[in-house]
Amino acid sequence: MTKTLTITRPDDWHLHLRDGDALRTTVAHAAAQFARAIVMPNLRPPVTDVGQARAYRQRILDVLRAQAPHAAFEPLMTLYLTDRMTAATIRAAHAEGVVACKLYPAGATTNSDAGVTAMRNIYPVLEAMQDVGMVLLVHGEVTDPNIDLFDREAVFIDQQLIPLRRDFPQLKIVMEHITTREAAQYVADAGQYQAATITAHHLLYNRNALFLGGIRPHYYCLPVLKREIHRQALLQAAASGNPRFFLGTDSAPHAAPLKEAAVGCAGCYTAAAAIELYAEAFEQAEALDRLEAFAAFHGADFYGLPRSTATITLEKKPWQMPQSYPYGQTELKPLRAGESMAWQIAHQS
Ligand SMILES: NC(=O)N[C@@H](CC(=O)O)C(=O)O
Ligand SMILES: [Zn+2]
Ligand SMILES: [Zn+2]
Repeated sequence: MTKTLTITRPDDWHLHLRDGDALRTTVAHAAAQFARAIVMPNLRPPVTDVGQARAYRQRILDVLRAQAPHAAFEPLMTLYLTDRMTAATIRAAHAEGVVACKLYPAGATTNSDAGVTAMRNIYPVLEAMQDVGMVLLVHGEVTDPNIDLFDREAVFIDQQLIPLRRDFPQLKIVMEHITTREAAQYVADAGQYQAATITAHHLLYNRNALFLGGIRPHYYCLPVLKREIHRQALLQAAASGNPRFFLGTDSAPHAAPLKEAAVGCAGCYTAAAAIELYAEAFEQAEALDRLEAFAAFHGADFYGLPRSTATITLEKKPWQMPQSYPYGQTELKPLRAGESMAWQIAHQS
């Protein structure tokens, strides 16, 4: 008998869809898995105002309609915070249905050069967000080159997040793609307005994966994979049932030649089989019964959105991840390319 698991259709609370031709690949994958996704705004140029967010959402929906006219996937839009963001834009965005804003410390990650250079610069904006109940999403790493790369998340918590939380006690903050025991601990202790997303790759891999038999660019993302003790802490947090931890793939596609390069881009592509990877992680933690809440309830509850009502069924049946997917004029290599996967989404009969 094949083992099966039926759960409420999950949501992805941190996803990169990119733009243009890339959408044909990324939107199809996301819509096959998720009811909704928080769409990251780190395009070039970044999505910094309501008009851009509205136009980007329409481009996503146009691709979706062309591919799958009846698909029920809903992109949830976000704005990219810069030093020049205004409280007026926040209020306009909120009125338009933008649910969150993303804080990239300038220089911290892919397309973050237009990001915020000092937290003080956006205090009026954060005040407005707290006021209207908009969620602040944070790439939580310091950018100081003197801080060891593996310590940048933990230092960010001490230097930036703790003071921010003190100054905005009721601002909903999601610490994105947490990678350390320190972050899991901080979030668990920080009260009802603080949450975190956890990726599938940080639940399944430690930093050894980056160097297995040679350098492996498709396992390189930011924040970078950490030691096994941190992976264990993340698994424990995800499987704990604590509603302030939820699913965010951070699926971040880059054309294969840009990753397989002397200076390779950061980002792992997992959206083609994300829930299958999470199922593997939760099975490893002996917590498959907690996957549904992590994947479909906690995020919606934190954002104050209704839970989705559709379901998906997963089957424990091995299959092989494709070597690559078409991606505009080039190709995209998913995490696990060519390797075995334990779970699959059952096709509706
Ligand atoms: N996670 C990554 O390594 N990369 C993301 C940016 C981000 O989420 O930090 C990307 O946009 O490529
Ligand atoms: Zn990030
Ligand atoms: Zn991301």
